[in-house]
Amino acid sequence: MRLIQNMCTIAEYPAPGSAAAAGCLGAAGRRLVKIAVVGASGVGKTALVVRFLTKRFIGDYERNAGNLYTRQVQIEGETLAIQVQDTPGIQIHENGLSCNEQLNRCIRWADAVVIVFSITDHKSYELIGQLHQHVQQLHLGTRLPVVVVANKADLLHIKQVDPQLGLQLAGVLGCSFYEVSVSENYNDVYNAFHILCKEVSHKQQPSGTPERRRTSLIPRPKSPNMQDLKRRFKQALSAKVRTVTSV
Ligand SMILES: Nc1nc2c(ncn2[C@@H]2O[C@H](COP(=O)(O)OP(=O)(O)OP(=O)(O)O)[C@@H](O)[C@H]2O)c(=O)[nH]1
Repeated sequence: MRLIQNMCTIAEYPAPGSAAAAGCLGAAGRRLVKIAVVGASGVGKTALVVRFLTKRFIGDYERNAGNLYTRQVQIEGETLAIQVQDTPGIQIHENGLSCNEQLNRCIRWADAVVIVFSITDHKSYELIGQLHQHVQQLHLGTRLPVVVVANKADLLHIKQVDPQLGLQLAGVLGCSFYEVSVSENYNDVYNAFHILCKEVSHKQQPSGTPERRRTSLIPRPKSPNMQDLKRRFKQALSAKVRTVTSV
C-alpha cells in the first residue's frame, strides 16, 4: 500500500546503468544505501517502511504504487543516506512469481533487499524461497544482502506460520531474520534495516582501502635532490682526478 500522509517521496529512482545508479554517493556526498522492500500483498511492507522512517504506525495506507523514501542513519559513526523503495505486492501464479519490469528494475537498483512475509498468511511465506532466488538471479555474481522479516507478530491468535519456520528458511538461504510487529515495536524494525545498512556499508568499502592506507604510511625512499646529486658527482669526480694525478 502507499502512504497517504506525512511522507516526502521521490518520484523516480535512477535507472540501472545510469551514472546516478552506479554511484554510491547521495546528497551532500554521503554514502548512499539503497534498499528495496518486497513481498506479497498486504504483509505490511508500507507499514514497515513508514515505521522505520517515522517511528510511527499509522495503520491507514492506500494501495502501493511503488514509492521511494529517504532518510539518514548513523552506522558506526558515519552518517549514511538511505533510500528505501516500497514496492507493489507480488502476485503468485500457478507457474510461479509474477514480477513485472518495474519491480525487477527496483530489485536491480537495490544494494540490499528486505523480503517481508506475514505470519498470518502462509502463502506470503511460501513466496520467500522463490523471491530470494529471483533477487539473486537479478544480481548474478554478487551476494546481495537480504533480510527476511516475519511481520504481524502481534497477531498470534490468527497465525498461519510459525516464525521459527521463517528463521530456519532464512538460515538455509543465508539471510538475516527478524520477527517483528510493525504495529507494536519500533526497535525490531529499526534493527532489521540497520543490519542491512551495516552489511552494505561494509561491502561498499573499497577492498583496497585499508591496504592503500597502510602502504601510504610506509615511508617512501627519498628521491635524491639535485644539490645532493651534484655534491656526490663532484666528490666522485675529484676522487677520480686524485687517482689519475697520483699515478
Ligand atoms: N496487526 C498488525 N497489522 C499490521 C501490521 N503491519 C501492517 N499491518 C496492517 O496490515 C495491512 C496491510 O499493510 P500494508 O503496509 O499496507 O501492506 P503492504 O504489504 O504494503 O500491502 P500492498 O500495498 O497491497 O502490497 C494494513 O491494514 C496495516 O495496518 C502489524 O505488525 N500488525
